[in-house]
Amino acid sequence: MIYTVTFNPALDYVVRVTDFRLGATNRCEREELYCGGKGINVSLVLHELGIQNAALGFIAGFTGAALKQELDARGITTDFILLPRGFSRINVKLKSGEETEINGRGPQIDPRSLEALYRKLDALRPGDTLVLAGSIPASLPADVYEQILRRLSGRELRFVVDAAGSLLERVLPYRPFLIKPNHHELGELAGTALSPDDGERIAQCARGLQRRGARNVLVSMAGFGALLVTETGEVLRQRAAQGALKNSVGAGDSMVAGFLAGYSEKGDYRYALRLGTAAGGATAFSDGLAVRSCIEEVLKTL
Ligand SMILES: Nc1ncnc2c1ncn2[C@@H]1O[C@H](COP(=O)(O)OP(=O)(O)OP(=O)(O)O)[C@@H](O)[C@H]1O
Ligand SMILES: O=P(O)(O)OC[C@@]1(O)O[C@H](CO)[C@@H](O)[C@@H]1O
Repeated sequence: MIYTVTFNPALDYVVRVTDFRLGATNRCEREELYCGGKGINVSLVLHELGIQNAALGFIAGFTGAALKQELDARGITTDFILLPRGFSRINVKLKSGEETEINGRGPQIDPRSLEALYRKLDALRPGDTLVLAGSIPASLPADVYEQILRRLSGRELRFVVDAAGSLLERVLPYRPFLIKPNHHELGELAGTALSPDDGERIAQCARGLQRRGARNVLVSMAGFGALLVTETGEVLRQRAAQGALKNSVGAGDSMVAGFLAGYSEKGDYRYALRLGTAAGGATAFSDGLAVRSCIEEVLKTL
């Protein structure tokens, strides 16, 4: 069973404005509202690909209730903790030529609610996969992902972490099965700027994270594809799918879901990388997260 954890779920409010003007009243051409937050996106795409999973995390207020209601309606299994105060954030995604994002801070997670999550995670069984994805609210310590992995280490769980900076860095000693930095995040960790056309340096930096504990390092590079350094030492490269970019929000999460679905289907890293790339591309070419038929169509082109 796969469990995703989203500490800071969101409603993603996507607005399209032709000529956005700062300081003026802008009217949008289109607006959409999606369930969001990285772990929730992973759950949605896994579900789309027919992989059973449950979405865990924290919700609050009427926005949190709306999130849960929508996820229930879409058949996603959820087991959220309802926070006593505040509201789940609304993240604004402004599309006007370029994409601009304003991500909310999110509600405070009190110690008792955090402990409630830990108790749910204690019930995971050997062979289960735990996906920790996205940022954490400012009220939490930066070592919270590390605390979770430390608590659960030795339990034969498969850890997947999609986060940036020290949140990611601190989990490396706990041997995560998969981490998925994009090339900018990888560069930040390695203390150097990385360009997608410098495959050799990207592979070197990914190997550096393996030396620090990660088992498989999947480096995504948006329209430039992806590179996977496997635990067996192989370096696999995959070009991106070709298509018109509509939306990059959730492409990385779709890639994580596609990779996990592909790996659970065939136990083969090359196929997992292809399905991950197809899912990431399919979301980039869709208005929201990709649907299964689109992922399958894109997969045929890779
Ligand atoms: N413009 C694009 N064209 C084709 N494929 C894309 C495009 N953008 C993203 N993808 C696919 O999705 C994968 C993940 O994208 P990206 O590297 O942007 O992840 P990310 O930075 O984690 O994104 P996000 O945080 O927005 O979810 C890429 O490796 C690629 O396969
Ligand atoms: O603020 P975080 O947790 O880093 O990112 C949150 C977020 O931008 O990530 C998802 C796309 O990956 C969106 O659904 C969501 O709004």
